[in-house]
Amino acid sequence: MSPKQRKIAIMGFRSVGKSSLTIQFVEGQFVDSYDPTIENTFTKTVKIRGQEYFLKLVDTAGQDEYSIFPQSYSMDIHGYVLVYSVTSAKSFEVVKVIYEKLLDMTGKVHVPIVLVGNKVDLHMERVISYEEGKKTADDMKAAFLEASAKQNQSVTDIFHTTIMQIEKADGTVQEKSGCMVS
Ligand SMILES: Nc1nc2c(ncn2[C@@H]2O[C@H](COP(=O)(O)OP(=O)(O)OP(=O)(O)O)[C@@H](O)[C@H]2O)c(=O)[nH]1
Repeated sequence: MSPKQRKIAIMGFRSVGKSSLTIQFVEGQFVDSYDPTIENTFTKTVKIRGQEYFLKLVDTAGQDEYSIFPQSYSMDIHGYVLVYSVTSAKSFEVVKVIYEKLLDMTGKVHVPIVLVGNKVDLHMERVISYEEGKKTADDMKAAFLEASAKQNQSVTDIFHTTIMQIEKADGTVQEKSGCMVS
């Protein structure tokens, strides 16, 4: 089977860890310093269930509720990772606004999305519970994961789940077979 090319955009409020999650996945390292992103594209090849995927990961600039949704992110993207920080109520609100804009821009009823609550290692600073995140993901018909880029928790899962969401939307994977990734 020839590799499938898939393009995934990572979106969310500023400083939620979009770059950190992407760099942890692609390079296997965590950088503690904060350097705001304009836009970066990373590539990585992964194999899931015997199928090779050539991934293009677009690490986008942080958005807020007033940002105009960039038109370029509504086309030519197969799936979305929407990130908030479990330590920031604002970032949780922003991710919902981004979701609404995303539906508006793509004009699709269903878009492959993985909602990610990042920075779960900051236990004392958590303000968004797992249940709140899960409920919002259900409302978005999205998959849901809590993660830590710092501790490399669930990071690989995020991207594998996104691929499975894309495949599901394509009808390649049956709904019932779930998101089991080997
Ligand atoms: N404790 C902790 N800190 C994190 C985690 N992920 C990211 N950070 C820190 O949060 C800050 C912002 O991380 P970035 O990855 O640059 O965030 P971003 O969403 O790409 O930011 P923008 O480019 O401004 O949109 C950095 O200081 C990171 O080190 C995490 O899982 N745990």
